[in-house]
Amino acid sequence: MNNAVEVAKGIYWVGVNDKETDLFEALWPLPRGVAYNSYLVTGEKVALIDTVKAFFLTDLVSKVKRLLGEDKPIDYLVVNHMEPDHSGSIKILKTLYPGLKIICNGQTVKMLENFYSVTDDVVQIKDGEEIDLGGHVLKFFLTPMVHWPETMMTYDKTTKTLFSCDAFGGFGCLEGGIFDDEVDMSYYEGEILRYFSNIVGRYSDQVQTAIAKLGDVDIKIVAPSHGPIHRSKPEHIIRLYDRWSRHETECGAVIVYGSMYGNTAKLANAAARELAREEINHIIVHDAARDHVSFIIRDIWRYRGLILASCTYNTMPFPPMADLMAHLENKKMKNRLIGIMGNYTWSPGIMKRLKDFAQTSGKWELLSPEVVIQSSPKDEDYTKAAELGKNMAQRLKACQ
Ligand SMILES: Cc1cc2nc3c(=O)[nH]c(=O)nc-3n(C[C@H](O)[C@H](O)[C@H](O)COP(=O)(O)O)c2cc1C
Repeated sequence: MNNAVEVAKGIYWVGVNDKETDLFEALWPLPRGVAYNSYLVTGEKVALIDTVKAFFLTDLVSKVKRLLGEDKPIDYLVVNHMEPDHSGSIKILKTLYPGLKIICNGQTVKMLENFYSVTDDVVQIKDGEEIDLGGHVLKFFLTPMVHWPETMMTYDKTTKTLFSCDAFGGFGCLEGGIFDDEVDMSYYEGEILRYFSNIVGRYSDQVQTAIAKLGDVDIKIVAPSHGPIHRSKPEHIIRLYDRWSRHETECGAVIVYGSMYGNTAKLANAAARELAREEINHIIVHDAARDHVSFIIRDIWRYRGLILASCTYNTMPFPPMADLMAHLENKKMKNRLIGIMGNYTWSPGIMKRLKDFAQTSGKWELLSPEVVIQSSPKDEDYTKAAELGKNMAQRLKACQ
């Protein structure tokens, strides 16, 4: 999109779409790109809320100039977050607009210096402080660790728009539609959960603190720094975030297998079949070697049940499975049911590693039986895998 889009009276989306980056944070695949949402708040003074990745600054500035005219300056830059996908253009922007004042909190000041050697015209605000632009009043809410220590949100009291930074945002470019009522939200909600679970979810306690802090704020529009702007149902995305960060789950199961020659996969499929026979309708089976870990983590965050089935590789779980387990250990997920299945040929240590993971990774409940096979599943192994599936199904039905 070439032009700014009005979000509310006097507020404009001047963000950009990035289809050049394949991996967000050099980790997370972007099948439909990602948007960096900047917003221009035009009162008597003009404030820009966050910038974009440096490569895309020209795109942002041309939108601003088309809107304001060639010569009218931006007075303030509000820095909600210092991750370079939002802060990357600060240094160049400052040379384009020499009078630009940078509004940020105490945690941000040192980061501005460390990342960009920017120390001039930095205005430090406190939690709850306001700035009157003339026609718009911006209020700042410090929300540390949603997703970095300096992260904050900015609220326009006049239009009741919350610039929520990374919270409530997700992957996917904004192509044509930029509002929740203009796009296919079933796609974007999946990508918002993938963003949350992989990037923000570890800090769920801090998300809860932020949501509580915003409890009395009248929010008409949620304008995140990635993904669609929520104007038709702002309360819906806040409620979803609240549920996800409380570790509330849906009654379904994710089964992940790591299998080189298909034997361990057969066990996984036996458990999946039994879950279906027991009328669990939400079952997702992932091949850890082929499905990207970010999609697997997203689904695990969503559903209550998880079964890990791994073959042994050089005495350890299959590498993509070990990678998934390392990610999960970092996420601090709670309130899940877990089942484990292992396959070895000569060294039986895999079950100990899977069990250690199940018992220490979070507040997860380990279901029986633990299924261990040697090389290929026999009839009694299929029976045990089905038994695990059945036990999980019964526990899932109990939580419905
Ligand atoms: C490169 C490689 C390393 C392996 N390392 C071990 C091992 O350390 N211990 C073991 O018991 N089995 C090991 N195995 C054997 C596999 O665990 C065995 O083939 C198993 O049946 C594979 O299950 P799958 O058919 O699901 O791939 C290894 C196999 C391969 C190919």
